[in-house]
Amino acid sequence: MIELQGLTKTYGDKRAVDGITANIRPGVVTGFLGPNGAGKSTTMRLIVGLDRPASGTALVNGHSYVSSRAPLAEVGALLDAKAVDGGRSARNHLLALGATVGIGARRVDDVLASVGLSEVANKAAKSFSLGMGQRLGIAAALLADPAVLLLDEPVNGLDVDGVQWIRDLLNQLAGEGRTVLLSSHLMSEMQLVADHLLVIGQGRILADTSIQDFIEEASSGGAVIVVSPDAGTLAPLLAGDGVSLTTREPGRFEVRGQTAPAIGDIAAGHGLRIHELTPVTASLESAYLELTRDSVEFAATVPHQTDETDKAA
Ligand SMILES: Nc1ncnc2c1ncn2[C@@H]1O[C@H](COP(=O)(O)OP(=O)(O)OP(=O)(O)O)[C@@H](O)[C@H]1O
Repeated sequence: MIELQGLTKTYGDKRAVDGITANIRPGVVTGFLGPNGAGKSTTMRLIVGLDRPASGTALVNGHSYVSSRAPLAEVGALLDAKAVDGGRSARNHLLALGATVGIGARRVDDVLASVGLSEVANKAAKSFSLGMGQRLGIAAALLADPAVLLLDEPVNGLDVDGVQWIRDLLNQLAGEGRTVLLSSHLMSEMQLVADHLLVIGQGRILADTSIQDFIEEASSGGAVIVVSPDAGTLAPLLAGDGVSLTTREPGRFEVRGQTAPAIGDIAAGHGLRIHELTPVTASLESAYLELTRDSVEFAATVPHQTDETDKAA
């Protein structure tokens, strides 16, 4: 369990983390989302004591992590996969880490095998691709079998197999009762792997909810697709205050402002046939974009295309 209470970190005038209060529970994968610069990495650094908060607390298993007697066994963290002595082999890197807590060669070799790096175990880390470096970082996080895992962008650079592997691994680790907090900008991955979401924007919590509730909430008030051979009769019956109808093609239209059950009841009440009645569910990505729209600090715009007239001017 990770407990954040009024956690705040300032850099000069900037409040990178601004009064975050949340519990990150064991047994589930918690996805940590937010736009660039929202404060995710800073929060993770505060949790493991790499930064000091201006105010508030971050407790890991009931105490401050810096006071931990067995830090590697308590929290496995992947915060920067490049934070490795590039001249060292993967195996020596893990052996050196393990030596600080009495972990020997057998466990190191097991962990290397579990992340798929056995064959390159004796190669220098600087020769590793981005994905191999991520795997080594994950191996380091798992080395002492910690109860809490903090993974900052673990999927970054992994190939399709690697993504599938980490998805299964995280589910397994959470299933074993561990606390798993991971950040990622890949919404499709997050939707598949996370059970719970913590969304922040400009250092503040925007949502702390199950992924299911997050998507359902974003979908409510959404559209319902109706396919009916009796569309011409049904559509006028659905019209009313706050209801909008958009015809997509003959016999197929979209309704906003009426729920699928209400549309079904109206059709049944008039003996009209319905071939399809589908509420349009928001994706995690669309729900996230909607929530964070006002918190995006570094918004880019697509430059408008120069047409011939502009060029001539
Ligand atoms: N060491 C530092 N010195 C000054 N400002 C910092 C420092 N570290 C982070 N910041 C600022 O704090 C804010 C939060 O940064 P942080 O890296 O935590 O965001 P993030 O959510 O992890 O972003 P990203 O998704 O881009 O990795 C940003 O405005 C950043 O510029």
